[in-house]
Amino acid sequence: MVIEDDILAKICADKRLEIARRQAVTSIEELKRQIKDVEKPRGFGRALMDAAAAGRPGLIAEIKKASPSGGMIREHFDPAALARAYAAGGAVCLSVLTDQPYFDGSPEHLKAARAAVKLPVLRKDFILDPWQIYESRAMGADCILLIMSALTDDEAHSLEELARALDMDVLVEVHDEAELQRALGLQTLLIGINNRNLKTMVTTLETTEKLSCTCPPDRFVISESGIKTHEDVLRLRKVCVSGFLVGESLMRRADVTAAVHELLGTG
Ligand SMILES: O=P(O)(O)OC[C@@H](O)[C@@H](O)c1c[nH]c2ccccc12
Repeated sequence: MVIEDDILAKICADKRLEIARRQAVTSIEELKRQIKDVEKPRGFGRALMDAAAAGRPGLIAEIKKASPSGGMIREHFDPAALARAYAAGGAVCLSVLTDQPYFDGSPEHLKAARAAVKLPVLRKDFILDPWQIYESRAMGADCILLIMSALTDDEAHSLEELARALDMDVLVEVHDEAELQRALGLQTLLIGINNRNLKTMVTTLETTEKLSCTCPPDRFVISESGIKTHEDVLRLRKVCVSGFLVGESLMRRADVTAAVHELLGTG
C-alpha cells in the first residue's frame, strides 16, 4: 500500500481539477437558477444551540460509505433510510460526504438524506472555491465545512462571506492551536476540532482536550472524528464540548438508531 505523506494535499490537488471540470459543465448562473427551486436553509447552528440550551449533546451524525482511513465502511448504504434512522435515535443534525474519489460520496446522498428528514445537513467535502458554495446551496446544504489547513485566511474569509450571503451556516475545522487562532478571526460560532490529523490520519481525542478550553466561551465547540462510545462523549463533555461529529463508529453498526442511543446514553 502506498502511504501518502500528506493525504490532504493530494485530495485538494485532485479537488481543484474536479472543480475546473465541473465548472466547465455547470456555470454559476445555472447554479443560481437551481438555487431558486431549493428549500431555504434549515438553521444548522440554531439546531445545535437549541439542543445545548436544553442540556442535550448536539450529535451531528454522519452518512459516509467509505474513507481513506477506514476503507469501505458500509456496504448496505441507503442515505434516506440512514437519515431516518439517525433522526429516530436523536441526532440533532446530519453530515453527508459528497466527495466521490476518496469517500465514495455524492451530492445525491445529501439530497436523498435531506429529503427524508427535517434535520439540517452539513455538506462534508473539501471546499476550496466559490463555485462550490453555490453548488452546495443548489444541492440543499444547510451548512458547509471550511477546513482551515486547506485554506489561506483570505480564502476562508471570502468563502465564509459567500456562504452566509446564501444563508448557509459555516463549520470551521481546526486541528491545532495556530489553526484555531486563525479560525477565531471568522464570524462563525461553530468551531470543529478534528481529532484526526488529515495529513497523517492519526486520530486521538486528546486533540480536542488540548484545544477546546482555549476557545472563547461564545463559540460552540464540536469534537470531530474517532468518537466511539458513550464514555468518549462524557469525556469530551468535561472539556467544554457541546457538539459531536460522529461517522464511522455509527456507520459500522447494523442498527444505527440503537447505536445512536448507546452513544448518547439514552438506550
Ligand atoms: O468517522 P469518524 O471518525 O467518526 O469522523 C467523522 C468526521 O469527523 C470525519 O469524517 C471528518 C472530519 N473532517 C473531515 C473532513 C473531510 C472529510 C471527512 C472529515
